[in-house]
Amino acid sequence: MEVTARAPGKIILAGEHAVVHGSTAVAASIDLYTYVSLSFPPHSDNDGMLKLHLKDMNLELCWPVGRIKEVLSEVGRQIPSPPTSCSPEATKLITALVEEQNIPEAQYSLTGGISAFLWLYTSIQGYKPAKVVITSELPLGSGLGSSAAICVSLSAAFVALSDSVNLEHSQKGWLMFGEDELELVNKWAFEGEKIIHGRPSGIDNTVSTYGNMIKFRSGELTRLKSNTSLKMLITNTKVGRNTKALVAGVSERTVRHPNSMAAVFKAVDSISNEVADIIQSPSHDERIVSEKEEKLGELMEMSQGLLQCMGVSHASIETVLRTTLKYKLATKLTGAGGGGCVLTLLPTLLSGMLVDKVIAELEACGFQCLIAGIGGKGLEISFNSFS
Ligand SMILES: Nc1ncnc2c1ncn2[C@@H]1O[C@H](COP(=O)(O)OP(=O)(O)OP(=O)(O)O)[C@@H](O)[C@H]1O
Ligand SMILES: C[C@@](O)(CCO)CC(=O)[O-]
Ligand SMILES: [Mg+2]
Repeated sequence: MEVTARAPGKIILAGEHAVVHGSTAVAASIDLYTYVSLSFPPHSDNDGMLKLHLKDMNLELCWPVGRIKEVLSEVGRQIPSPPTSCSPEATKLITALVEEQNIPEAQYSLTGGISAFLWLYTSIQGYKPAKVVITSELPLGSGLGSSAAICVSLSAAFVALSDSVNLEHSQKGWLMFGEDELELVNKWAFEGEKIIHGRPSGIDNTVSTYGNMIKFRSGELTRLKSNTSLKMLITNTKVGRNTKALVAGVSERTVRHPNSMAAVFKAVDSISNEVADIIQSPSHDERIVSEKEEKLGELMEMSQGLLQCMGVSHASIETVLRTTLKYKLATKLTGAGGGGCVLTLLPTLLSGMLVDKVIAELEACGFQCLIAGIGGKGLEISFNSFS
């Protein structure tokens, strides 16, 4: 028996960073996924190993489960356990297990994801030998929620084959979890995000789990009933960055300027609520659609200005802004910023020829453009009984 879970990436329309400090944010899933397959070896092949294959990176890791048990039993926890944070002590032990694998320096940024894997697997499945294979359509560390998508799909695969849920394994095709399982997976994924991000708000794992468009504030999810079909150009500046460091940088700025930053976060909160209202308002005819797009564009420009205030823009992002402004198009960064991906609103009436021109100009700067489907399904799982 094998299970595959797939979880989508996301874009943030308004509210990144401020959401970590209690403001409202609006996010939508995109149709690019991370896939995690989990299988247990048949008795005859049981070599007592936990294997992790990061296919895109051509990286295969392997631990004797006895070794993992020996190291992690020091933290003395209940297994399987309900969603629990990885304590600093457990983090140290997991880091040691990851370091034993001699990961090449060029792939060292993957250690966050690998640590999250070890914590989630051992907490949900215990010390059973297994094989886990991961592939992703998302660029890593680029603002499209790759860390959340891996945490959601890992948690889902582990939960799907755990004794705590009772699922019919003979069903074919992609299936959706029930509400209770979604909540459980989302909680586990949040614990994984903490290992990768340090201080996540929970918006990325929540939108990856539930899909569609959501409003999110202080851990509270509101599903938006979208009346607006949005088309966004996503430009990947290909400038690498790390969400943990950027989130920590905004917190440090908040400590230095508490009152000014509180005003910035309040402004972001208003913008996010306005964005959510516009998305949910009716779109009767072409004129109203254009008015809504104009307002959303303006709010995106305001968001970008405030993200600049928080210190998370980047020269590459400013280049995208300048380029799209020539075509009177609104642009903002998405996710943690500092490079990574940038969103440009493509109004419905914009001609295909003009879109091609903007893309050609951005790609001439060395960026990579894509148009993803927005607001689709969240987490899904699929069983494969080959043995
Ligand atoms: N497919 C994957 N395989 C292994 N590790 C992964 C994978 N996807 C994400 N990660 C882990 O997540 C890290 C990237 O997460 P990070 O939060 O910095 O960026 P992001 O999630 O892509 O962007 P944002 O948080 O701004 O949306 C990687 O460095 C790696 O540790
Ligand atoms: C930067 C941030 O707000 C969004 C990253 O996609 C971090 C978070 O909310 O966890
Ligand atoms: Mg992330």
